Amino acid sequence: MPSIRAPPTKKTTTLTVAVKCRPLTERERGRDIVRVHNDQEVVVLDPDLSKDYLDRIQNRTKERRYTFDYAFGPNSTNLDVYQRSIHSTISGVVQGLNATVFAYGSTGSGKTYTMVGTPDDRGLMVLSLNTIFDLIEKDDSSDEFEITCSYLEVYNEVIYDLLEKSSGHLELREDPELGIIVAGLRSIKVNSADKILELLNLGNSRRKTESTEVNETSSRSHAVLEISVTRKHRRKYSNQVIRGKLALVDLAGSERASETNNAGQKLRDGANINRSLLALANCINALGKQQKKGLAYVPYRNSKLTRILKDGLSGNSQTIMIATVSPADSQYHHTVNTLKYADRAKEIKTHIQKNIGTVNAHVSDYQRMIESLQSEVSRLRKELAEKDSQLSAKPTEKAADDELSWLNVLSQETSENVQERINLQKALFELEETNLRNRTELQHLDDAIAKQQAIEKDGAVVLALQARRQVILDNIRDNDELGVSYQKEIEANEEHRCQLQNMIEASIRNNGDKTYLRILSQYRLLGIANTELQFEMAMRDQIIYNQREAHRNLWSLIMSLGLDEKQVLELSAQQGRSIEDLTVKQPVRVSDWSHSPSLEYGRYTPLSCSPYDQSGAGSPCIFPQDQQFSSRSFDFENQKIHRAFCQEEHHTSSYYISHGYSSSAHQHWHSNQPGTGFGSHDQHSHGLCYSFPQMRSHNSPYSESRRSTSSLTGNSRRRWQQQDTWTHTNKQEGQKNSRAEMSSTWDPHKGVMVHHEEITRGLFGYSQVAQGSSRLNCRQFSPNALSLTQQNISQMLPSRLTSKFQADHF
Ligand SMILES: Nc1ncnc2c1ncn2[C@@H]1O[C@H](COP(=O)(O)OP(=O)(O)OP(=O)(O)O)[C@@H](O)[C@H]1O
Repeated sequence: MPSIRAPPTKKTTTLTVAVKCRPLTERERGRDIVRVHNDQEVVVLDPDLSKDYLDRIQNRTKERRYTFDYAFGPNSTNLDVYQRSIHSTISGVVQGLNATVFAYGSTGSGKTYTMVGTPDDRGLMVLSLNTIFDLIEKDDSSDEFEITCSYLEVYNEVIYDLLEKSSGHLELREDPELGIIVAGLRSIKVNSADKILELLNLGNSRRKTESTEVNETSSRSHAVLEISVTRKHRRKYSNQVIRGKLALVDLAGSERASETNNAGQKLRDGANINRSLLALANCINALGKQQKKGLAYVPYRNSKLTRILKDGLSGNSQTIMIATVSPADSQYHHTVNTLKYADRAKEIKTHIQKNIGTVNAHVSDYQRMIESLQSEVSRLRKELAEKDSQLSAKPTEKAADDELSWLNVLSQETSENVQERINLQKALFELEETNLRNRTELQHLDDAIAKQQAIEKDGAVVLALQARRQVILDNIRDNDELGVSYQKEIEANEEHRCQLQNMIEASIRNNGDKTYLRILSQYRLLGIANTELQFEMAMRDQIIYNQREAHRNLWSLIMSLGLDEKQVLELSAQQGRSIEDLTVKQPVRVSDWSHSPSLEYGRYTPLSCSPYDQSGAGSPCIFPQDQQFSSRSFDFENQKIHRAFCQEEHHTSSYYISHGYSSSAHQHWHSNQPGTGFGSHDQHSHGLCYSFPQMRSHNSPYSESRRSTSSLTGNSRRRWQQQDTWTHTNKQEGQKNSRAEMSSTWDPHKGVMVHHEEITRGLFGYSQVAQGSSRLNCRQFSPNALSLTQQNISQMLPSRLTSKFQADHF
């Protein structure tokens, strides 16, 4: 967007602060302690009712009093807030002024309610938009208006475009003319309030929300809706252009971990939210001080949020802060804290000036932008060249002292390289998971279309199903394309890794104190390998979790057919199969699996039938009576547990990541060799091989290939197939009623799981032999296994239930 130079006249103004206290919610059964007087004064009563008169006159009470520009009690609507405190500012946007409105308050205090609202009490975003369009409609000049809108969220310090279906990470750029801009953010031209509302709803549906202890739909991200209004004068001899900008911000809520009971990802989200809100609070503090004591450093750069809000906090903007509070006594500390910052924010000064330019300026602005972008490109090129020369500089030319710092640089780069690869693999993994779901839905849709066409060819239902099918197909295609680009990035990342490794080797070869350097580098690289391993473990846990979910669903299906546990047991007895009852005998937590003796070799061995179920209500295990059983049993927590083959076992034990990293790591750790960890592939067998797979000597033929099956042709495809056969001939094939054999191998070159599946006889007696490998992630087995088992369930059911089951689930 071209910038428009503003005229020199500036008007200094202070931040407008309005406080809004929401009503008590049903969850809060406490006392209401917030009072609003004279539309400006807010009193927070002492939550402790035991304080007496003496306490009060001796000022030992915790009661607090504040005065703001506006204050609204629990009976005020969003419209009241809008009309009194915001409406006039919004009119300025159509006249070329900038405005920022942001809601600030603790979690559950009513920020989203105020900004977005409900159909009955529309929020400030909606009301502001309506005003903008009303004013434009009523404008009787011949001026031409153009309105554009963008909507972003900052989640865990990453910016996403809420108007993009699957937005990537966006970056902030500092433009000398335009200030902070979000590179790549979509700005959509709109010509009606309805269109913006549609976009707003779409964006809101994509926003990250979670249910927390305090708020059922807590926003986990900060959302910024920006409306830009450009007005071109059409008068003769006038080529003036003015542009106003309105930013509407719904911040995520600050919270105390102890109050929300959050754990895992939610806790991490909370920590990030708190960090960025703290950064905002620090900026408010510094800006408040600046007005009182002269210049103070304002730490805008501490978070993406404060960088985005920079203009609204100190630049060219009329800014309104809506501080939202809860009236509940349990929220006393949050309320006082919010009001404290709101009180400081009153001191913040901004300046406002019209953004006026000419159409000529418009063109010259573009010119300036191009120039500034060109200079940025040349700066980046220069940096790149410097980096390249650093990387290609020969370590031999460096002094011995430099060698260490050179190694530091290299290990830092290696660590970044690994982090990048992990991120790429994560993204690829998620993408493939989405496509897996898409493909399953496609399969169901095809079945449904075929059935429906038999009843009514080209009827409305068939058309609707076909339309949905097209959407799914498009999604699959888009995701596949994206997947290919991720693959390419992974390959580039691998290449970079090889370069780094070669440089490390060269550096060590050319240095006198080789042993020391070797140990040092080895130590660092093992740290990196550890990070990788943690990622793989997380992935493996996810896979296992999904398999269990499928299993659990299966049991829900059986139960939903009206069969109780006893009936299931009887049916399985009729089929000549053993079945375990629903009561879990030995629940084992996922974390407990780390005690498994097999784990150090990279295998997961579940020790009971329902390891995931901590509640004690796990799934039963069924197996054919004529099935071969392993005689192995494990001593787990001093209890001998028989290793029964159950469906869960097929899904858990089979999905280990037998990538060989761990076994080689194991050997590495136990090896007495000083470690030629940086040697080349054919010289060295283990060492740091799981950080540097290209150094590894593999037993598995899969490691020989770096190409995906889809890219193989002719001989190479045959070779790949032979490799598959290799796996199978190494297993005992064709055993009637033997258990399912599935394994997945981590292909480090491709960053994908390679699967080997050999199911001869599994739960409910299903049979299938599937050979080959796949570069899809292992979750693709989940729907497969489910549908196979569905068939076999229906075979087991009495005829009266079979048709119902088939109608419901096929
Ligand atoms: N003025 C109001 N009138 C009625 N209910 C309200 C009002 N303000 C908020 N609420 C209710 O309070 C609850 C929390 O509100 P909301 O989700 O807006 O909080 P929040 O500050 O955005 O929370 P978070 O920061 O966790 O996203 C919701 O159930 C909402 O409907």
